[in-house]
Amino acid sequence: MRDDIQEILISEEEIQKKIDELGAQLTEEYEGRFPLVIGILKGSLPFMGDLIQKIDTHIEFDLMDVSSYGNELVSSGEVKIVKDLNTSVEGREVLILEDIIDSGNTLSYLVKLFEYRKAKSVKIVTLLDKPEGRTVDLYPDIAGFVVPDEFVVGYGLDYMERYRNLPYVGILKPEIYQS
Ligand SMILES: O=P(O)(O)OC[C@H]1O[C@H](OP(=O)(O)OP(=O)(O)O)[C@H](O)[C@@H]1O
Ligand SMILES: Nc1nc2[nH]cnc2c(=O)[nH]1
Repeated sequence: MRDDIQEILISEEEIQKKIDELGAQLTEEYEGRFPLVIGILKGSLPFMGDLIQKIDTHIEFDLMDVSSYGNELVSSGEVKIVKDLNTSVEGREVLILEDIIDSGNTLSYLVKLFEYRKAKSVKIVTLLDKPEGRTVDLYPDIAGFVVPDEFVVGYGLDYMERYRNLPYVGILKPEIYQS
């Protein structure tokens, strides 16, 4: 699988160090507030799994599955709810966990949805931010790493459902997209 990768952008060690830092920051910020931490499937699963263990205060977590890319490299712009939350966000301090913000369509949709559902507050933590991809005005509250305008894979991020299980983030060799 490593043969398919042209360049490792963020190593496993760098990701884990960042998660330790984010965990400490969120512990301080949410101490005593019992936030509802919402992981956006499928991409955020590894990030969420690692990060919640580093938040050293009570949290509740839930998962929502939304998709706007299908098997494409560019967002369709239409966000589909594949699986909704089991928990009501009304009156809750919501913390959305994402693997990447690119066009901003997914998060922009979710922030509006949770506000409409009367969340008390909505904050966004993303592992990766790709500001050059943005087509809507959307800024994360916390971003782990800024990435260039390239299609990245690994640590939750896929190409045709592959590569999500890589422990690092990298750029695929162009021949993988072309074949
Ligand atoms: O800022 P955007 O352009 O909206 O892109 C970000 C979204 O794209 C990816 O999800 P995708 O729709 O590919 O679903 P997946 O997580 O199941 O792979 C990623 O996990 C984010 O949710
Ligand atoms: N795998 C992957 N999914 C994305 N969704 C939005 N941007 C990206 C990206 O760069 N890589």
